[in-house]
Amino acid sequence: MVHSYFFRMIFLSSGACMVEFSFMWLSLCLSTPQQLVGVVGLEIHAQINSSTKLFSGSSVCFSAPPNSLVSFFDASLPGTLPVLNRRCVEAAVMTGLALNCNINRKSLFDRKHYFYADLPAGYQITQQRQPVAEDGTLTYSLLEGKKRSQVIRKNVHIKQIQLEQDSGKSLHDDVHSQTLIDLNRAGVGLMELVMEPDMSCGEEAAAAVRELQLILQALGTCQGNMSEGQLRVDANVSVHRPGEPLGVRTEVKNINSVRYLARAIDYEIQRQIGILQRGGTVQNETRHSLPISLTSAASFFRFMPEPNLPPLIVYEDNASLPAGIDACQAVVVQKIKEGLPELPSIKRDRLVQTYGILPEHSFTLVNEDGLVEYFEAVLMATKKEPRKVIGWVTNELLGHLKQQDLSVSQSPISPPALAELLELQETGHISSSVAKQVFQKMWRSPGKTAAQITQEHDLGLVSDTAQLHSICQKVVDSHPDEVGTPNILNKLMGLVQKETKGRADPVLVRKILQEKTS
Ligand SMILES: Nc1ncnc2c1ncn2[C@@H]1O[C@H](COP(=O)(O)OP(=O)(O)OP(=O)(O)O)[C@@H](O)[C@H]1O
Ligand SMILES: [Mg+2]
Ligand SMILES: [Mg+2]
Repeated sequence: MVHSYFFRMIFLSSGACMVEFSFMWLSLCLSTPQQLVGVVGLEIHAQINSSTKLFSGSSVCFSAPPNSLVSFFDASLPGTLPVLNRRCVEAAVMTGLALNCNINRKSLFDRKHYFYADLPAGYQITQQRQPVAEDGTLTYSLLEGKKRSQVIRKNVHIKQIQLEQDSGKSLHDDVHSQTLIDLNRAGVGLMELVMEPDMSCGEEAAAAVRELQLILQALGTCQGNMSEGQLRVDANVSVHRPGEPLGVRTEVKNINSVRYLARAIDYEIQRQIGILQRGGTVQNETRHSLPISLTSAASFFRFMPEPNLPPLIVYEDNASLPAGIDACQAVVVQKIKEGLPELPSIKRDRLVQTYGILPEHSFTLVNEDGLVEYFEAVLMATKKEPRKVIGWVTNELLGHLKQQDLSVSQSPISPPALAELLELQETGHISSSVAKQVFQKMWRSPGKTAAQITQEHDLGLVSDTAQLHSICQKVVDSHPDEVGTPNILNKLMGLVQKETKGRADPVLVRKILQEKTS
């Protein structure tokens, strides 16, 4: 008997890996010629962003009640036939184009057999012989150096992108010795991206997956939420000495956080190095938390052509459509190419070139959904230089957002409101330290403008010469011994600012203090 069960998994967050990995795993990415080094190849299952499944009209929704989104075809009732979802094909073609793949004008569907309760047909429809896209490249970057300002670009080859169905979900209830099945996910469209073993450590794999995640999100072909299983990674890991043939690989399946991916790979590399150094041999095995261990030998799966689906044909352009085929019903590569959005790497380069910001800032901007748009909206409303605005966006704003676990769209300070604050500083109405105080107060009282807060709390710049003269005199008089010592000016300036709570006009104060101490 099949029981229904809904199981919401809790996984580690997948955020901002670019910032976190560089140093921790750097040592594993480097080697001398005789050392054993890691070799990593990833298979990535990306859930296609479509409202319906790959071969049926059932809806796709992560949090629906168990077994509420299951058509007769999804449950493999006899006599039901697959109907290919054009949206899913378009998504795979678009992803292939963004990753510089060759798009096969004709691709084929196959059955891959395995027996498991969450796969009621006993086989999965996939593309083993001729996938929709092949032979592409993913370019990703590592940030290195003390200030993480050195951008190292790397490539990983994409062997193929294939369309396939997802399985259902099984949950093993040990207490009652039963398996609970939810078929809501059964038949959801996936793109499996198979990468060549071009990476060498967890940090590289994590950076590649993060870049892919950003690309898929920019394309809109996959939402890329790893904690909801929309992006699942199988990591194939081996070790060898450079120049020698690749070693035996093990596979860590179904990894659903970028952070865990890096850790799992580096742990596995170290484990294999340990085995070889002790004189042992690495076994070809699957190391994962799933209850079964599938062998990856192709013969095990008894692949066969899917008899219920004709070859999948895509067309180069409208001119190549055969007579009688409606352009709206066909997948036309040229049309998809024209609709490709700006990809993250292009966006970063544009930000660096247009605004003169540092590469590491362009990574921070692009990593955070909506932050580029926020930054550009602030720039539209202020005359302040982009290089001065960037720190406010990546430090003040992002810092506050992260602290409260908010997204950019939830920021209590809108781009025009921040621009107004920066204008007050730029035009000399408030000092830079006061600007930070005003920012905090704006954060806490949304709706209040920077000017209102400055006025209410009397934070305007003090530039009254007589008033500043008397404050400076007081400060100089209270430090008679130090006048004439090196760096005294900076110290006295600090004391004047303390006296005025950061409101004194720094240019005037410096001038007055110079006169008084010379
Ligand atoms: N020696 C190796 N070390 C590390 N990775 C490897 C090595 N050889 C192959 N790989 C990687 O293993 C993966 C093989 O994936 P592929 O989909 O072709 O087959 P599979 O793992 O046998 O099948 P399945 O899709 O059922 O998991 C690729 O990502 C490839 O880069
Ligand atoms: Mg595979
Ligand atoms: Mg595999």
